[in-house]
Amino acid sequence: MYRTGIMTLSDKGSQGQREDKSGPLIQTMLESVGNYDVVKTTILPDDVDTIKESLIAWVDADNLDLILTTGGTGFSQRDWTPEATAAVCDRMAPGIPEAMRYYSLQITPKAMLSRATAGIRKRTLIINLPGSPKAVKENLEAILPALDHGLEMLLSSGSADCGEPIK
Ligand SMILES: Nc1ncnc2c1ncn2[C@@H]1O[C@H](COP(=O)(O)OP(=O)(O)OP(=O)(O)O)[C@@H](O)[C@H]1O
Ligand SMILES: Nc1nc2c(c(=O)[nH]1)N[C@H]1C(S)=C(S)[C@@H](COP(=O)(O)O)O[C@H]1N2
Repeated sequence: MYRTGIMTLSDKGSQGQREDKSGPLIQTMLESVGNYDVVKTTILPDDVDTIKESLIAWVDADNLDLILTTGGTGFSQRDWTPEATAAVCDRMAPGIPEAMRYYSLQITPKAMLSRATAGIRKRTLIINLPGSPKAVKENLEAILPALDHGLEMLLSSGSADCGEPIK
């Protein structure tokens, strides 16, 4: 089971002005796959320092395997999730957002407006998803088929076998 955290980044959500539907949707989708154990969830405002501090704590103190963020990837003045993520990562994983946008652009041209990124801090994979529940579903759907193999590589001491067929 991959120890997973879900971080919702939304000014309205953090102030109780809107029900967070995206965080719970991520949890439901992951739990339906079976090998993800959601051990941490939070709703935070779109504040870059708060996001950085929380990501660092979930990696360095809580040793999560996977962190999924939702929200704050667009162009508005308060959208800084990708910058906070890149600032705390040791290595970036550009193929993950490339796959999300490739898949999503076949659904809506607005997919190009997500600046979502992904990267690795220590032994934790951090992935940004956009904010709306629709975007969460479509972006997560795009990456789930390869996600467990990525985590297997990240967490194994040797090399994971890339020849296994994707489930
Ligand atoms: N966590 C969420 N739960 C439910 N709906 C959301 C969530 N995040 C975004 N949405 C939906 O997607 C739309 C666009 O998201 P966006 O991130 O631009 O939200 P916002 O309301 O402008 O700002 P913020 O969520 O940061 O306060 C929102 O108007 C809302 O309908
Ligand atoms: N698959 C998919 N990706 C999507 C969308 C969507 O509806 N479906 N919405 C886009 C829109 S409208 C925006 S503004 C960006 C950024 O969203 P965020 O600011 O809520 O993170 O994600 C984009 N990615």
